[in-house]
Amino acid sequence: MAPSLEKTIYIGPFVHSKSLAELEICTKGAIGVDEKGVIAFVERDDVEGVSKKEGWESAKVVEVKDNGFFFPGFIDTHIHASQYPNAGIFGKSTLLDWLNTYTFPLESSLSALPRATTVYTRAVSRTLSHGTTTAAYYATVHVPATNLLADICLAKGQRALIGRVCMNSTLSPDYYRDASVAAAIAASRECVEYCRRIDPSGELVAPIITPRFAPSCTEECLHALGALQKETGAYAQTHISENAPEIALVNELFPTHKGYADVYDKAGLLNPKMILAHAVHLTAKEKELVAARDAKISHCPASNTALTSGCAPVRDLLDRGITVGLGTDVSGGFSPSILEMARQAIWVSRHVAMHEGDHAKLSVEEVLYLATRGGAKVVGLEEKVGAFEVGMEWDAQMVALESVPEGGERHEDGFVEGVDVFGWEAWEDRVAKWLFGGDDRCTVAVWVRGRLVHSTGRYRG
Ligand SMILES: Nc1nc2[nH]cnc2c(=O)[nH]1
Ligand SMILES: [Zn+2]
Repeated sequence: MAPSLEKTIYIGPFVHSKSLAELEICTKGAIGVDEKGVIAFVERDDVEGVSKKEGWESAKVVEVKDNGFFFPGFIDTHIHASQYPNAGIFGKSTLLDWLNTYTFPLESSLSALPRATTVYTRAVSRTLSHGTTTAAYYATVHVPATNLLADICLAKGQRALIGRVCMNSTLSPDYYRDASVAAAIAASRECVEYCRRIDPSGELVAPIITPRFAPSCTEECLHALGALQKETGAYAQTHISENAPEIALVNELFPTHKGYADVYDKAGLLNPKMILAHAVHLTAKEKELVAARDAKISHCPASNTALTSGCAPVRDLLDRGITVGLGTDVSGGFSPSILEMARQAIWVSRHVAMHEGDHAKLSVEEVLYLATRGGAKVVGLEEKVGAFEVGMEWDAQMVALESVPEGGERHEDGFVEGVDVFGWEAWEDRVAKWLFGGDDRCTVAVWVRGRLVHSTGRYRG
């Protein structure tokens, strides 16, 4: 049950995606959000008269100032909350040595609940402060710590898919591995049941079945996880085709399969509720299979660059009708910000374009779509979040940009957001300046289902 909120009218400019290619920029809007956090009306003309027209005269009013606008909350479709302490620590490693050197030791240490509490509290607070209202999380193999992540998301009010990581293969280190298929399934089932117990409606927190990736799991384990997904109706997430040595390893480990995607397909895991991270090097046939199964892809540009995994062919994936969202992939990725990922997605697309032509380039509008509506489709929430439409829930962020008045003086109270607005920019240019120059200092307030879940000193609600 959502807590009962005050009816609120959010007044000011708002920006959201209408489609992959098109943003709506409404420079004078009023969005009414009811006691359940659901958008009751979106007014684009008569902002002054809206409360009377709607019979909402006693509603609370929240106004955007400082050249700001309301924007839908970001969706992070792939993030390892357990790896947050390592964000920025990767040296010159690539995937397989990075896992052994940096990642498994850290994840294994989260068996200690005090440590897990510190890490997960910080990870959730930090992503909220960057405007992430929904996240598909990987935790670790540990059941109590994974359940703790679910508790923290629920308490802080972030929408989250909570994944207990499965890894039973002997390629996983002996200090950090599921003891058997039966143990992996029993532990995963415990986490599914726990999430469903603490949030029976699944409105905020839901479980996600999480085979780490094919090299970490035996075929039997993957099949059992496919069956568990079917039985529970839960989402699933894993990694696919991230770098060349990993793909070679999968071909070696699963020689009778027709490639990486086929390993998941044969296990019953390639389906519309599967989120595949990376998909950098899928073959044409694999892309066809992913499209045919309607599995979703999380594009993680910062991670793919940091670990020198490759440049994901996002335009090609989109042209094939595959649903794509953005993922930070902390700590393969160094940043918990989806705004940063949107920027990085643009850079990666330009590197692809340098080899394959301009068609590969992603636009500002397109990456902001991937960050919101695209991500919502990836996690199955496209009817509820990702845009401002009547009937959707108020998962939103208030963005403030600094206004520099004539004479070039800053605000007297030291407002120091990274984006200078001179006043003559067209609105689409302001949005582009936010995308390329903005950061969490611009995110002054964040709501999930109408509940204020983060705010800074700039917010006067
Ligand atoms: N980026 C990334 N790829 C993986 N493949 C298997 N595990 C991981 C992980 O933790 N991060
Ligand atoms: Zn990952």
